[in-house]
Amino acid sequence: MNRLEVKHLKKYYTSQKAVDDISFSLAPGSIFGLLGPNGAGKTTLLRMITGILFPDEGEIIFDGKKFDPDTDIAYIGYMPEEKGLYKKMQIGDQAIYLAQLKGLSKAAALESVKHWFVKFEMQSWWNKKVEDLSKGMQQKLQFVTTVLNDPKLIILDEPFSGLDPVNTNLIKDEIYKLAQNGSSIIFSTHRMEQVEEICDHIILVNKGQKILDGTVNGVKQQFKENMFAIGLESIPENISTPAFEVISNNRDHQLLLKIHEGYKPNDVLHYFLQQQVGINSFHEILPSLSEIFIKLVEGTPLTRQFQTVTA
Ligand SMILES: Nc1ncnc2c1ncn2[C@@H]1O[C@H](COP(=O)(O)OP(=O)(O)OP(=O)(O)O)[C@@H](O)[C@H]1O
Repeated sequence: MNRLEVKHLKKYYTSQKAVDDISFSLAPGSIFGLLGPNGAGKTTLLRMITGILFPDEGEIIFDGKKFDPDTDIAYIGYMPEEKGLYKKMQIGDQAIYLAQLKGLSKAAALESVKHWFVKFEMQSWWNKKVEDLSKGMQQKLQFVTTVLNDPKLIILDEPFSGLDPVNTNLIKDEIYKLAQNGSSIIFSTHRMEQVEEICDHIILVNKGQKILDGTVNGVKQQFKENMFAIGLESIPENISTPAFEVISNNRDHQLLLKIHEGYKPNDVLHYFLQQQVGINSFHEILPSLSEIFIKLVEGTPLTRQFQTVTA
């Protein structure tokens, strides 16, 4: 059974189709990347999944049942991009309060907060106020308050913004552990290299519509362009063959090749062996998610506007 199913979701503002018929599903334990350019509709979509906004049309199924924000919100952890912590409240009390809001008893909330504060070495923050923390420290606290009640669905909007590499790794490792324990994670970011590293599945949204849906590897395979890198002992002066073309000649005797339609990687190896050139390495170059993203969304207008009818 899927953890979440989003079916034909729509949210229209006066002049914008912010979310325009989006469907996808999310399995338990999956780390799911929600990608899209600025204004694509990601935040609007996440706000519907977290019960902050009601959809105009469509359906959300959470754990096999129609999503009920009043009760299901206790099983969802949402870390929005704009942080929602009380600046003046003491950090320990605030974390306990937020855990209780998610349905934990006072004792369970205290136990969970202590567990996470020890794990993330935050014990000395207990009596401080949020306004006394740096941006990165606030980000770390926000992550902890998002996962305190062990949610089934965790939604993280730019969770690493402002974090140093050590704290980024700390949170990354926790995301993997939470997923291994069955939580489903939706991860929204503009940092494509983080998506490649962390997510198993992605959807790409543009102008309110889903334009790509698949596993990270599946999407890369779908957009591959028969590019290969080959390391040679020496580069022959003239390379002429119908099997491939040389795209670039990198340092360290590495060539980037594009194999032509109808030819195979073996034809490349065969060519250089025939030329009696030693081959040190040979591997396929798949496009990065960043390249795929740019290819699909570049040049498209920022938002999907209603057509204005002129008399
Ligand atoms: N309350 C609102 N009223 C009217 N239009 C809105 C409202 N909120 C968002 N929009 C519009 O809906 C579209 C989608 O916005 P949304 O915030 O969901 O995009 P996003 O993908 O989260 O963008 P970003 O990556 O910049 O955060 C945009 O065109 C935005 O201007």
